Amino acid sequence: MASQAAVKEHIKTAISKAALQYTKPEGKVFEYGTAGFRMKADLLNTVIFAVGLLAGLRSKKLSGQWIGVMITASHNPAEDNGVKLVDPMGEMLEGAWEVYATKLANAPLESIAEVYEQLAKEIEVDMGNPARVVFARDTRASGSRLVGVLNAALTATEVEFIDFKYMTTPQLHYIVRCKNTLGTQYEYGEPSEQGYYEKLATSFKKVMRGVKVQGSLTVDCANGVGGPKLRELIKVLDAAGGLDIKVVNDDVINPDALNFNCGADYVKTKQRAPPSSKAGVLDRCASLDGDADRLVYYFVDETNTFRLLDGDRIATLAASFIGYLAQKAGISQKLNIGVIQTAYANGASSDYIKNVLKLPTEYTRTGVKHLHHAALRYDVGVYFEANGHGTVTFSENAMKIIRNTEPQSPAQKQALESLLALTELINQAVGDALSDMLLVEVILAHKGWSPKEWLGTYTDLPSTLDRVVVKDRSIFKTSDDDTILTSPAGLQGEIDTFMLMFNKGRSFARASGTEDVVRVYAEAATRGEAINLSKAVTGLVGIAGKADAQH
Ligand SMILES: CC(=O)N[C@H]1[C@@H](OP(=O)(O)O)O[C@H](CO)[C@@H](O)[C@@H]1O
Ligand SMILES: [Mg+2]
Repeated sequence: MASQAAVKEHIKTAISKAALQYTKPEGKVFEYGTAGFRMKADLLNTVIFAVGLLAGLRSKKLSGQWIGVMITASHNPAEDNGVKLVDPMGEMLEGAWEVYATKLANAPLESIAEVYEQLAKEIEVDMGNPARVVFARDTRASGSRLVGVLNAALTATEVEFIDFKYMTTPQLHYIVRCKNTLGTQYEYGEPSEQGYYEKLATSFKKVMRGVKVQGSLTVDCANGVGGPKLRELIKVLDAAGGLDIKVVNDDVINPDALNFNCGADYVKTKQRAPPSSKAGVLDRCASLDGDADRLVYYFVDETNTFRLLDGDRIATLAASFIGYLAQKAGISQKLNIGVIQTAYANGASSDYIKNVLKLPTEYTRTGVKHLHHAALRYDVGVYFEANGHGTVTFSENAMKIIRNTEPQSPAQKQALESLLALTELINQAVGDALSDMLLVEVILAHKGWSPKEWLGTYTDLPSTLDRVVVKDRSIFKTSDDDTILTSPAGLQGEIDTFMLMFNKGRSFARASGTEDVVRVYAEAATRGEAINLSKAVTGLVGIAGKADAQH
């Protein structure tokens, strides 16, 4: 092992001095969860400070590669905030480091410099390496204070950093990947916000060759950072041939408006359009979440019924289109395409993937990092959570095949070019609502579909998603795919008995990784049955958790 420079004394002094400006909330234990740290914004100072320290260590450990820090609480209420780290290829922080993040965040401020030093030794970080960090935040009012804290940690540890101000989460992931691939054969793009828009617009124009988007798209931006960023994207898209987009819910001035009665999470969980929606019958609508990494579509049909096109629908649409292009390009035998879902995927979507698209499906635990890793095992990995968070990954092998296949006809040539442009349009680093939105628009234009035809591909089983407040959610432990409770003992058997009582009944309970609740999912052949199954299972969970079930 190479000799490692130690933490310098003056850095330790600077860390202690900077840390002591803040106060640790009493009795609070922090944990780096599915989506980083997330909580009421006024509790976050010391957590952000710890994350700043860790970001520098992570960069040093990886020989000075750029690491990202995103300050956001996504779809949570406006008074919350949070922070997550981004690894060099724009992926989520490596699992083992989540433990270090948790350790530093819980260290007493008086000894944080020592804990930092011990950690650097334990992880074998060469402190002589450079450290580089980029960061950004969403539009939450608490963001500027938290950026100040992050700045203090990075300054104390002499880390080189760039503040990208307001960005969507996927934009920051894009920047990180661009920064680390600049000048290499894997160059991902120009590491700037403008570079991001131009990459999207250029590839969009290429895939749109010969087809036209029908009608307009109304995009609800959850009154978050996606609003101003979508407006910037539209400017660049206009120059590239355009798309008729109506931006709504883009109020980033009123601090309470964020995610309030709007946004992707609201639409998905309430299964309704935002109350402010003025969309007419069959109008194409979409909603982003607070940091613009989730996307759902919807419309109102001729009978005035709300129709949701969620992450499962985007996954099936994308998989079918890529499969079609691969066939047209004559490379379908060489590419293995897989679709990754979680247990929250509607059963009808999984049946459609297996029986109609004839593609392999795989299930992982909840949380996009699990889906992302599984997707990387395929040449083309399509992954989406039902809530609209996901993307498509292309392996190096897939890129080689797409690039190196010699077309034998103009149609084959065009299919290969379209596939190549798709690999650029899709943000392969992470699920990205703006990129996913362009992907959906492209596919609908190619198929000549309105949302009605898209909905017609299969019929969702009616489903419900409920939350149960329990005394201690940690007693609810599940199997690897989230669907079977291994603890409390006996509970799964009771759930199974109820499932059998309903036609196409499927239900499971798991402890949330982001909220202090147990989630209960249920689906069945009819809405009434799904609701009754959910009532039965929430009741069982409530009794097991010695708390009342809450809807
Ligand atoms: C049912 C559901 O939508 N769960 C969400 C939610 O996780 P929970 O662990 O269920 O709280 O937040 C995660 C982070 O955003 C997201 O990855 C996940 O899909
Ligand atoms: Mg989000």
